[in-house]
Amino acid sequence: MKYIIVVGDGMADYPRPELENKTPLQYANTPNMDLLASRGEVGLVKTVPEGFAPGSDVANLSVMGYAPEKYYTGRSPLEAVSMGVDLTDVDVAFRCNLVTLSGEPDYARKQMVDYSAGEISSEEARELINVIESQLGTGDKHFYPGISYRHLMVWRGGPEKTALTPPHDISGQIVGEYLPRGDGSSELLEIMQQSYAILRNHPVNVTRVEKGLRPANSVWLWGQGKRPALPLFKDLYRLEGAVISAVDLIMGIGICAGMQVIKVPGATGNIHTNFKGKAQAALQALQDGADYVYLHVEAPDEAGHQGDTDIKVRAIEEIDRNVLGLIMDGLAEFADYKVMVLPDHPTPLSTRTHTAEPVPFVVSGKGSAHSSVQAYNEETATASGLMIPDGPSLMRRFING
Ligand SMILES: O=C(O)[C@@H](CO)OP(=O)(O)O
Repeated sequence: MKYIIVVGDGMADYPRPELENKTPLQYANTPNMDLLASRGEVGLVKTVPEGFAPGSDVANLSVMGYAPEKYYTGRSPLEAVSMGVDLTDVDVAFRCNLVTLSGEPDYARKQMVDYSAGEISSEEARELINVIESQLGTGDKHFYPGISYRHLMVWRGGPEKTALTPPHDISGQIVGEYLPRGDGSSELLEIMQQSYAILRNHPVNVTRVEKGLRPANSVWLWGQGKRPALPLFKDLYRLEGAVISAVDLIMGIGICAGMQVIKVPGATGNIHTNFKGKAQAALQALQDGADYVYLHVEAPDEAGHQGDTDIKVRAIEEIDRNVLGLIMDGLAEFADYKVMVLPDHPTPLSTRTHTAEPVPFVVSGKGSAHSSVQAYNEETATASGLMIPDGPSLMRRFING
């Protein structure tokens, strides 16, 4: 038996006036998701436990079968694992975004213009993070370049409980109310402020501005935590699994879970990603002996954060045609299989950030129940009346029947 889960990060949403009052999932042309729904079971699953912020870290842990209440230690340490940075017991890892802030002289009065610094390239970002390391790195604090705008700071003996805000939660807002608070906050703020002075006129940014691109003029620290420890996926669920994603968060969870991490050329974490390549890599992994693949696509989430309806609809259609379509064709060569499609959390276009509402899922394949619906979306999933209380319960139901 082979299992594939396709996650469209942040795919769930609310009805939109510009989409004939439909959600992007309802509006998009998704014949493959709808075919799965007509043959299988749809329902809702709660991926964000009470009391947790609806981050992709929490929600993906849950969907991957790991109760956040038990295993969550923060987002950045999971990314550190994927980046190959070993954390000791006393290290605290912080997500270090490269962001675009507006030009007001007082840091607190600046606006969060872009949490992604115009989706800066990894090459440009590496140069900037290396400068930050050379000027702000110390014996106990180090900066490591990652992918695009997503980087890492490790602080030996650093604070874990500081109140820090994800920059994608405050797009367009004045940052003053969202600066670090509590334990260690003055040092963290100092780093952010100093980074602005260092990065503002860096040649990489001068060139970006000349090209009409957004400068990566500050680092923004958030998502901190200590080294995670997850039981192996095969010990929990008796399957050899593989993970496919463009982002370090998901690859980090995969590594911690002892799953194979497959890197796909051209996987970018946005709408320009290699959708077909991900599907082909998933099928290849199953042919090569994996029992289970977790295939994650970041593009709809990015479109949600950017408030871009057209790109969100396009991302969903790409997932349907170029990921799911290929997977459904390829799975036909296996005797028995099961497919699930779902988002980790909603990233509504109206809020431009995540919400904690339950998300729609569809499961089809050997042994799946039948919901007798013709489409996969928020409305059909709600109407089904099926509510799974958490990700691990859904994983057990998916695997065991
Ligand atoms: O990686 C990130 O910084 C965020 C925003 O893109 O991702 P997500 O919304 O999936 O948490």
